[in-house]
Formats: sequence, structure tokens, C-alpha cells
Amino acid sequence: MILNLDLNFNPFSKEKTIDYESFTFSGGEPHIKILTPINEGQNVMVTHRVQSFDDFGLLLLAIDALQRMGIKNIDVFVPYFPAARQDRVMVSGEPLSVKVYAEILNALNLNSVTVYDPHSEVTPALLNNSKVISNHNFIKEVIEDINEEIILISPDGGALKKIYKLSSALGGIDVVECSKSRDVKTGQISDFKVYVDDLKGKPCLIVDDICDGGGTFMGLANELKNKNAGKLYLAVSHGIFSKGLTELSKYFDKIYCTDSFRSIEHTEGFIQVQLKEKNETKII
Ligand SMILES: O=P(O)(O)OC[C@H]1O[C@@H](O)[C@H](O)[C@@H]1O
Repeated sequence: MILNLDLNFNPFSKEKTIDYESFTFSGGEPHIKILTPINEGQNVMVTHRVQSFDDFGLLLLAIDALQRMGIKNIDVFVPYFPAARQDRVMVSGEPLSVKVYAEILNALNLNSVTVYDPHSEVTPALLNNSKVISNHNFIKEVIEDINEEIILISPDGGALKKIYKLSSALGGIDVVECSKSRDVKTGQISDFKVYVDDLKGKPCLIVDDICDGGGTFMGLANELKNKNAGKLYLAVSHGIFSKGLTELSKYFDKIYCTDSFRSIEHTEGFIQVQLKEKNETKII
């Protein structure tokens, strides 16, 4: 049996959850204390949604606390891996951020680190003993919920490999390839291209790993409509939605994401799918 130390997420049942208390000292430093006695031979899975450097810090403190209790078999489940998009140095003077986070975890001799639908192959490649959960179950549920014969839309070149794997896992759904340009210095996205002449009014589902500000998807939605797309759906594994959902929602019939990054209440046109266990997702 694996015990779960669940820092801000709940993929496992309560009975197997380790109790702890956590607070921030007045000076701003985080603290954690594990309350459940644990046998040294016990396997522990630490699950944590990391949204910030502070969250990552708490994860490290929790691992250290467990190791000081004598626990050697520690697995970590960090569905959204920090800085996964910063997986290359674009211009001189920048850090290779994802490697910094990965190497800190590598130094801790963990059994494994599991990530959910990472931005690229760089994250699992940098991590020792990494495991990857794909978005296939999530997208399967999304398509069941849409209940129409959709076309899968790959937003850019970076998503192509994953979307063809997804298509074949789902029995060979049609894929339409798209592209965009991003200015390295300003981050500004432009020049959306959809590599098909006429979508003939068919419903389209854009699938991607992350929605942050949403610019990618609003720009692409416009271009898909220019190519005669029918209903538009968006499914992203990690819903950051840093600019909110109000504007983005205007472009889509429905938006789906998992709770890998944070929990968001359902609103009209928005469904969050719970990443309940490592290999199981469920529409709530
Ligand atoms: O346009 P926003 O939502 O800010 O950024 C999301 C896009 O930026 C990429 O890294 C993601 O894979 C996705 O394609």
C-alpha cells in the first residue's frame, strides 16, 4: 500500500492520506510538520500542484521531513511541472529553468517523479526515474461529452507528435495542423495558419497542454472560423487562464481542462475534469 502526502491536491482516497500541518512563519517562510507516524519501510507518494516557487519549496520541505523520518521510498506526483515551457535557452543570458527544478528533485533520490502531459519531452528526459501520464483519458472523456464527430486541431508544430499519438489512440480521428509565430523578445503571437482550405462546417477540438493567457487559442479560433470551422471546442491539460475565462469563452462553445494546476468552478461553457488518480480521470 502507498500512503499519500497530499499537499494541495487530492488524487487518492482520504483513508490513505498522511496528516500534516503547514503554516507560514511571520517572516514569510513556509513550514510543514507531518503528524501521522509512518513506518520507515512505507512507500509514500507526495502529490502537489505547483503553481509557484513557494509551492515548489513546500514540496522540498515535505520530502526532507519524510526522509528525516527514515522514509526511503518516496514517489512524487507533480502534474504541472514548473517551468516546463522554459525548456531551452532562446537568447543568451536566460537560464534553462526547467533543468534547475529537475536537478533539485534529482538530488533527492526519489523513487519516481510523475508528471501529467508535460509541455515537451525535455521535462521527463531531465528527471531521474520520470513517469508521464498522457492526456488520452482526459481527451477521450472530452470527446464523449461533446458527442459529435470532431476534428482534432493541433495548434502548433510543438504539439504535432502528441496529437498524432492521441489520434491513433482514439481510433484515427482526423487531425488538422496549424502554426503560429511567437516573438522571442515580446512573447507576442501572430501569423496563425490553418493548413487546410475548407473545414466545411465541421466541429473542431483544439488540444494543447497549457492555456496561459489564451492568446494562442483566440487567434487560432479566428483563423479556424475564417476556414469555415463549425463549433469550436478547446481542451487543455493545464488551465492556468492567467487572463481569466471571460474573453476566451466568447470564442468557444465549450472549454475543458483538468485540475492539474488549480481548481476552477464550473461556469457555463466551461468544464473541469478531475485528475482523480494517476491513471483515471472523471468528469465532475
Ligand atoms: O497563448 P497562451 O495561452 O498564453 O499560451 C499557451 C500556448 O503556449 C505554449 O507554450 C503552450 O503549449 C500553448 O500552445
